[in-house]
Amino acid sequence: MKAHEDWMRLALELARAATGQTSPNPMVGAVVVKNGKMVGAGAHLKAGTPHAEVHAIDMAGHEAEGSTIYVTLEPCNHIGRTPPCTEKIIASGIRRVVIGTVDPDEKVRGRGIARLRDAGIEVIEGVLAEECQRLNEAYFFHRRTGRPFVTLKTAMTLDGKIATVTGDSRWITGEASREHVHLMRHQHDAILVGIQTVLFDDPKLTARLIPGGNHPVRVILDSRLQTPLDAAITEVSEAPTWIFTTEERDRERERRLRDKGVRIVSTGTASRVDLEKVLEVLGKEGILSLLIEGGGTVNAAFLQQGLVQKVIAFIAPRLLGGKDSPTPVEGENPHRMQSSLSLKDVRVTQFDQDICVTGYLDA
Ligand SMILES: Nc1c(/N=C/[C@H](O)[C@H](O)[C@H](O)COP(=O)(O)O)[nH]c(=O)[nH]c1=O
Ligand SMILES: Nc1c(N[C@@H]2O[C@H](COP(=O)(O)O)[C@@H](O)[C@H]2O)[nH]c(=O)[nH]c1=O
Ligand SMILES: [Zn+2]
Repeated sequence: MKAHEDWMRLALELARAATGQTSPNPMVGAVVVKNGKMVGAGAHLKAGTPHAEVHAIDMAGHEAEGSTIYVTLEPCNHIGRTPPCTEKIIASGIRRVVIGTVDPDEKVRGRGIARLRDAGIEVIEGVLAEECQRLNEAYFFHRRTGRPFVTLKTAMTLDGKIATVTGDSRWITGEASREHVHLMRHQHDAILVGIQTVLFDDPKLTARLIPGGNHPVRVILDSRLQTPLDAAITEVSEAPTWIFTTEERDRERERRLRDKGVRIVSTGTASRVDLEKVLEVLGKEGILSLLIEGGGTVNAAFLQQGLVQKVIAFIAPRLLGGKDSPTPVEGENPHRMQSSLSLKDVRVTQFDQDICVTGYLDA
C-alpha cells in the first residue's frame, strides 16, 4: 500500500516532465488512486490547455467515483482560460483530495480548498510541500513580488576564470554541461547578458542543443546601445530580443535595430541601466524566470544589488591562469571576507568532468 508521499512523488514527477512548457502557469501533476490502484494520471502541459486534474480525472472515468486525487498544487477555483478544477473534482465523485501546496495566486490561495471542503470532500494539505513549492519557485516568487525569479549561471575554470584576456572562452565546460545549460534556457522565460558578452561571444542565447527547446526572450543590457546591427541576437525570427538602454543611447542605431524587430527599452536618464526597473518591466510582461548568463560586470551588479535568488556555477577541471583573466564576479573590491554572499541549500552535481554547484541566496 503506497503512502501519501509515494503518490505525491509520482505527481511531482509528472509535473516536472513538462518543465519549460507551462509558463506563465505553474507545473502541476495529478494522480487518481482507488483502492490502492492508480486509475488516472496527468500533468499540465501548456498554458491555456487543460489542467493536470482534468487529464487525470478524464483518464479515470467512472473509476474516479469514491477515489482520492493527489495534486501538487491546490486545485484552481476560478475561471481563467480553463474551467475551475474544483467543480470538475466535485462532479467526478472524488472523495478525498491530497494537496502538495497552496496556490499563492490571489485568485486561488485557499479558496480551492475551501470550496472542496464546503462540498464535503476531505482535503489533506502539505504532503511534500517543500518539493512542491521548490518545483514552482519562479511562479511563487513572481506571484509574491511581481518580478521574475533570478537565477545567475556562470561557467569557470578550476582557477576561477571565465575567459582569457582576449575574450576567448570556447569552451570552458564540456558538451554535457552546455546541454544542461540549454535545458536551463528552455526552462527560463528570459535570458540576460551584458553588451560585453554580445561583443566578445556574439551568442545566440537560444535553447538549441536540446530537442523542442523553447527559446527564452533575450534581454541585453546595453546602456549606450553598442549592439552591432549584425549581431546574432538581432535576428529576432528565432527569439525576441529586448535591449535595455539609457538616454545615452545611439539614436541612429536605435532606429536601425527597431527596424529589425528588436525591442528597445530605455530605463531612464542614468548612464547605467536601472536593474530594478528591468526586473519590474520583465515581471509586468509575464516573465516569471530570468537566467543571467552575464559576464563578471553584469553578475557583480545583480549580486551587489541583492537581485539574485539562485546561483548555478559550473566549474571545469582546467587551469587557465593569468592574473588579468576575467572572473565570474567583477565590480568593487571588497575588503573583508565576511561581506561575501553565502549560498544556502547547496547541491553539487556532476556533468562528465565538470562539477555544478547550485545554491540559494536570501530571497
Ligand atoms: N564559454 C562558455 C559559456 N559561455 C557563455 C556565454 O555567455 C555565451 O552564452 C556562449 O558564448 C554561448 O553562446 P550561445 O548562446 O550558445 O550561442 N557558458 C558555458 O556554460 N560554458 C562555456 O564554456
Ligand atoms: N496549471 C494548473 C493550475 N494553475 C492555476 O490556474 C491559473 C491558470 O488558469 P488558466 O488560465 O485557466 O489555465 C494559474 O495562474 C494557477 O493559479 N491550477 C490547477 O488547478 N491545475 C493546474 O494544472
Ligand atoms: Zn485547475
